[in-house]
Amino acid sequence: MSTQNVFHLGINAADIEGATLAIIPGDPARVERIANLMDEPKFLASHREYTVFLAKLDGHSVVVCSTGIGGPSTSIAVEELAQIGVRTFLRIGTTGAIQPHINVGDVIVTSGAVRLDGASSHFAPMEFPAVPDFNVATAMVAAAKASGADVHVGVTASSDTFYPGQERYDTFSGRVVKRFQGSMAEWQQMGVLNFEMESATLFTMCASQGLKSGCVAGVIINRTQQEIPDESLMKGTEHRAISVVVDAARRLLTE
Ligand SMILES: O=P(O)(O)O[C@H]1O[C@H](CO)[C@@H](O)[C@H]1O
Ligand SMILES: O=c1cc[nH]c(=O)[nH]1
Repeated sequence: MSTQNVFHLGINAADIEGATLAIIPGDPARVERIANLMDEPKFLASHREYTVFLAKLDGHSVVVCSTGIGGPSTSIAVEELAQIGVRTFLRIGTTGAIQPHINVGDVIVTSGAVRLDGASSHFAPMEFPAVPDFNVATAMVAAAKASGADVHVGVTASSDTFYPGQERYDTFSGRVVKRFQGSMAEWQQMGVLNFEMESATLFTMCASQGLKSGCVAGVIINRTQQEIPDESLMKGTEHRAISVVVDAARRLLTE
């Protein structure tokens, strides 16, 4: 078992005690909260946007590692975790819904991602689909339904940028490059459920390299109604999505 640390995460194969599954939130502050829902949570390392804990779930080791925001940093976390033995990656994020029937507090499981990122094309050409592993997505849907949340399963637009790529005009310049003007309406017409920023890279790099991944997210805003989320609703939503991803991990480890 190698004790040589990987480049960025500051951990090695021995540290993760045989874990083959990782839960990967974007936000480093979410890592400890996730680990605390499992047994024996243990801090491993914190460098840049990457905070890493190890915990046990029904006796299985599980890594919890933040990815930071966006595809490039996500690709580093996933690559380095794969180097030390992780094969299944469960992303838990927050998200902005773009369909009017989706409410703040609902849970979205992504069945495919629109590749509005750059990093995914470093792993596979644009013709390659950004799709989750079927079993991972199924476990996430089952866990989300069991939580009592309203669950939506569908396509997510996964953008490199939070502002222009998600067609936000409440910015410093108020300007959105032509490519994205009207894009939100188009995604809505195509039935796309939501915006987030990592699933396109995660799914493409995993599906094209024999790794498994999925993405579940708590809805913190509905873009058809507002642009700034309500802080108090955000906390409850994040907690629900965290419980769902831990339950999905349990289902996958014990199936
Ligand atoms: O809450 P996380 O997991 O960071 O996910 C979402 O929140 C960030 C943007 O605010 C992006 O990372 C987006 O994908
Ligand atoms: O609107 C949103 C909310 C969370 N995360 C995103 O990427 N977009």
